[in-house]
Amino acid sequence: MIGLGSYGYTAPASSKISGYDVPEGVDIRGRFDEEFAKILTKDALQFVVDLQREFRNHIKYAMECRKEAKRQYNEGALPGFDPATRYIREGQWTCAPVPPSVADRRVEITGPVERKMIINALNSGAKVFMADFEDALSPSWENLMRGQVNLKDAVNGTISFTDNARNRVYKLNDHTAKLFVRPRGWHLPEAHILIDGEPATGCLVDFGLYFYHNYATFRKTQGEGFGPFFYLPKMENSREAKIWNSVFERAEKMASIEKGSIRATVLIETLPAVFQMDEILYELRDHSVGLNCGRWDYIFSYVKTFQGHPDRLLPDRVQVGMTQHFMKSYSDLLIRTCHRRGAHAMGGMAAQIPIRDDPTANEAAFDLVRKDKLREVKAGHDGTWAAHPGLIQACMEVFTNTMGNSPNQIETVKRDDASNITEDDLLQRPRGVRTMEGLRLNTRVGIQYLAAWLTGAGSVPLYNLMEDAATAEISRVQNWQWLKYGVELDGDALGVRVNRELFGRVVDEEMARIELEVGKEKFKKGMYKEACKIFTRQCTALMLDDFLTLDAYNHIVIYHPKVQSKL
Ligand SMILES: CC(=O)SCCNC(=O)CCNC(=O)[C@H](O)C(C)(C)COP(=O)(O)OP(=O)(O)OC[C@H]1O[C@@H](n2cnc3c(N)ncnc32)[C@H](O)[C@@H]1OP(=O)(O)O
Ligand SMILES: O=CC(=O)O
Ligand SMILES: [Mg+2]
Repeated sequence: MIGLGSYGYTAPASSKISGYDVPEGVDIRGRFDEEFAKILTKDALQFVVDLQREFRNHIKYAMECRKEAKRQYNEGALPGFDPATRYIREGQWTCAPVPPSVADRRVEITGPVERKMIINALNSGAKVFMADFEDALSPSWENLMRGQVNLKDAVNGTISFTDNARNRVYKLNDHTAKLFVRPRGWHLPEAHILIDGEPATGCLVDFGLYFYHNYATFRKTQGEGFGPFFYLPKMENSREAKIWNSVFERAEKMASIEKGSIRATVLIETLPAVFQMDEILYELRDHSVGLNCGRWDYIFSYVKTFQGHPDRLLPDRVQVGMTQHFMKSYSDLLIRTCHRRGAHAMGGMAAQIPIRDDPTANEAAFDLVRKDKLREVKAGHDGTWAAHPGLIQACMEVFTNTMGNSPNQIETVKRDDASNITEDDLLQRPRGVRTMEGLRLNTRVGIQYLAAWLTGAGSVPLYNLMEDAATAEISRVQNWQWLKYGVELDGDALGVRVNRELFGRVVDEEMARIELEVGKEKFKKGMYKEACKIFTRQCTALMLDDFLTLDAYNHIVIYHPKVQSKL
């Protein structure tokens, strides 16, 4: 095995040397596995190749536009509504009607595409399961390919899992949640699949392989003639939604299914995208099934967008909740926009998870989740997210108490009062204090999350909260921001400023604390030191890295030799 190498390689015409039977121009550098070969069939790969060739220049252009927007924000510009698309915002149009099979989405569970979790999630009693190749998954070759195998078995209804240690067999119930799949964001490459000498676009691999193998069965067994269903992450502009729309049309054509069969919910989880919600729905209007408040990435994006604005520093991460004015405005405007266009307005994820060994803390966590869900349903959201099967019933009760038997609130809660939400409302500075404990917690959480991610776990419980790539990003960029601008910490009235020396001390002390908490053995065997190095570099970098996982990805790419040694 070798680590990430140079991409300057041209694949031979139709070749079998990697073990996989690949179309022309494709080189697979990931490990060969008989199970993976059933996913990486020549036809399925050809579909991915066709998508890549047709859309790569559009994707490159969209990523260049992100860079240009960043340059402008860094020079002091603020994101805002685009005057050029006023006609879309003011026009009278609606999205295609909601497919009956997913009219009621009041509680959705999310989780990585891991075998046991897929079964547990589908059996959880939630209306929808969002199977995640994104925030909740560390995108190693093994995780991605096993994820595809697992999803295919899930759609076929044959998925099972045996836990030998607990002598337990997992199978699907008769009634299961409807499946949505979230591919990676546009920015992430798939380094194990080279197409015409370049890494494939991660999300086209996730989408293309899943769609190819599952569309027919899914439409029969789950979608009542519609589907498959998707969640689309981290977009910044409607031009990116337009690419997805074209990808869907291309897929529908390949499958000879009706235009508008594929449906997707777009996460509004970047600050620039909140000013593009109508435009995003408009681009996807034949394929849309709503928008979702991806609150954690949204907070991350607030810091990232304002990386050049020292007057917009975030308070401690725990204080940036949905009741902050800018967050409430975002949720209210999202509901108003979706309902005006006849689409679902989905809520987001409360980070609390059940706490098994402390009933009082557990009750407090459930109270926070209930409060968050009550706020969402009263505001007009049509559904919400839960991170753990243990939370489904509580979330369901809160939504049902308000919504009764209606499948959603699209027609009943229009929120026209939110039509006067302004750019200032959406950008208002969050309030709160910045403390030494905030800096310490960010550091402790960021390093432990990254250590887990490097060993294949993309979502983990830390200090009784769910942590994933989006929440870890907040820890990283907040530390970076505080260091960059040398913020004065509140709390002790000593005027302590965050600088490299202080941060270095915090890192050393928090690493010692992590070692104490996880134990010497686990600490030694784990990837804590590597994680610390990556996290520290990113927090102290002169220029903010766009994504934590882009740099970290280089550490999980494993190329396998093409030909087995004969020695
Ligand atoms: C910002 C965002 O993007 S949010 C969306 C992305 N993030 C996520 O999806 C996070 C989803 N949640 C999780 O990954 C998990 O709940 C974690 C990692 C936070 C905690 O998981 P665990 O430590 O396994 O929790 P715990 O030990 O309490 O699990 C109890 C059981 O519930 C299962 N479980 C926990 N969470 C989930 C889930 N989301 N889906 C399905 N099953 C789950 C466990 O597998 C376990 O099953 P078992 O009893 O059959 O062995
Ligand atoms: O993907 C969801 C988020 O909150 O980020
Ligand atoms: Mg997210």
